[in-house]
Amino acid sequence: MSKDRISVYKFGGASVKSAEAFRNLAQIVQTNGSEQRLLLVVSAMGKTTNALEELLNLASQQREYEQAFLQLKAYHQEVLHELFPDRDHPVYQRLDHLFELLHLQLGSTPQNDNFDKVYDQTVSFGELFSSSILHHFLEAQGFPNTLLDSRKYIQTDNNWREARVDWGWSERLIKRDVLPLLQEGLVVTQGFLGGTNNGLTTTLGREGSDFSAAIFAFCLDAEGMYIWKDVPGLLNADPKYFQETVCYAEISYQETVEMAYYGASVIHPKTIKPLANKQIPLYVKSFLNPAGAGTKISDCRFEKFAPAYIIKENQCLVSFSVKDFTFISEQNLGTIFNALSELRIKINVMQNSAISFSICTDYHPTRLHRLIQTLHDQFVIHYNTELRLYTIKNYDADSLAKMLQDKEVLLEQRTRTTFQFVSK
Ligand SMILES: Nc1ncnc2c1ncn2[C@@H]1O[C@H](COP(=O)(O)OP(=O)(O)O)[C@@H](O)[C@H]1O
Ligand SMILES: N[C@@H](CC(=O)OP(=O)(O)O)C(=O)O
Repeated sequence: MSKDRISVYKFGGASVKSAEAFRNLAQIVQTNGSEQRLLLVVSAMGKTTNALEELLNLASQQREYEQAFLQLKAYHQEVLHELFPDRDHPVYQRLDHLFELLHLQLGSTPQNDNFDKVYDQTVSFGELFSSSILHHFLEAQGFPNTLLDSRKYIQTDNNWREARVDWGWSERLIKRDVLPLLQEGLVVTQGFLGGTNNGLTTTLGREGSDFSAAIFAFCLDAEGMYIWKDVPGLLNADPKYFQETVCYAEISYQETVEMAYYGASVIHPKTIKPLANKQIPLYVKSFLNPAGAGTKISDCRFEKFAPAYIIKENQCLVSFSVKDFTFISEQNLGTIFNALSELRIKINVMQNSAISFSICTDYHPTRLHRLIQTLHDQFVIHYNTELRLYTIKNYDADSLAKMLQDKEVLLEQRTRTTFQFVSK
C-alpha cells in the first residue's frame, strides 16, 4: 500500500472521554497508520467544553468557581494516572502548566468586558489538554508524532466564537509546514481552534472540530477524512431519540449538508463544503467497531433513501407583527433581517403572513432580549421557548404520521422533499 495517501482522522469528545477511549484510539491508529500518512484532529475530552463554559459563566458573574475548576482538573488527572503510571512523565508538568494558565485566565475574567473574546481564550483549553495527552500517549505507545498548534495554522478573523477562516493564508501555512511533517510521521492537532494574525485564540463554533478536520483535509488535498463516532455511521435518525434507525452505506454531500443544516448533530454543518469542493470523501466510522463499514459521503447520487428524521432542541419561535395593520413589507423585513444579522441570530425556519413574520431560531436569552430592545418600537414581538424543530427529509405518509402523532404544531412548512414543523 502506498504511503503517499494523506488521511485526516477526527476524534471527538466521546473518543477521548476516558483512559480506555485513548487506548482504543491508539489501536485505531496502529491498525490504519501503516497504510497512510495521518493527521489526527482531536476535540476536548468528553464534555470538557461544557464544563469550561460553566466555569467561565461562574467567573464572569464573580461566583465561586474553584470547586468546578478542581473537578475538571481531577477528571484530567484521573485519565493521566491510568495512562501514565510513571508520575515523573513530562505530561504531568505540561497539564499542570496548562491548568495554571486556565486558572489565571479565569481570575482575570471579571475585569474583561468583551465576553466573546474571553470565551475563546478560556474554552479553548479543553483541546489544549486533550491534544497534549494524546501526543504524549501515542509517543509512549511507540508512535512518534508532532504536536501541532492549530491556532498557528487555521488563521481566522476575530469574529469571536465563530471565527471566519482565512483560507488562502491557512492553506499556504499548512502546505508549507504540515506536508513535510507528515512525511516524518503522525501529526496530532486540536480541533475547534483557530488563531488571529496577532496571536489570539479563536474558536470556530461549538462542535467545530469536524470543520477543523475538513479545513486541514482541504488544505492538504487529503484522500479522505474520517470522523470516528460512537454510532455505526450516519443514521437516518439520532439513536438517542429513535429506537429503530437505518445506517446509510453511502450518501451524497448534498443530502448530508442538508441533514447537518437541519440539526443532525453528528456532523458540523460547515464540514461538507470544503470536502465537496475538492471531492474529498468523508467517512463516518464507529470507534466502537472500527472494522465496520460506516458511511461514505461523496459526490454520489441516489434517487431514494430512507426518510431522515432530525430533531433540533432548544428552539424559540418569535413573531413580529406590525403595529398599525400595514402589511409586512420588504422594508419591514429588511429592518428585521438587519437586526438578526447584527445580533448573530440565525433563522432555522421563517414564514410570513399579511401582518406578521415568524422565525424559529436557537434560543439565546441575551440575544433575544437585545432583539426585542432593538425592534420593540416598530413591532409587537411575541415568543415561545422550549420548543423543538422537527424535520423529515424524503418524507412519506407513514413518516409524517409517525412524527406528527400527539403533537401540537405551532408552525409547519413543506417542500416536495422536506417537511418541517415546530412543536413542544
Ligand atoms: N443522523 C445521525 N446519525 C448518527 N448519529 C447522530 C445523528 N444525529 C445525531 N446523532 C448523534 O450524534 C452523536 C455523535 O456525535 P457527537 O456527540 O458530536 O460526537 P463527538 O463529540 O464524539 O464527535 C451520536 O451519539 C448520536 O446521538
Ligand atoms: N470541544 C468542542 C469542539 C467539538 O467539536 O467537540 P466534539 O467533536 O466533541 O463535538 C465542543 O464541544 O464544542
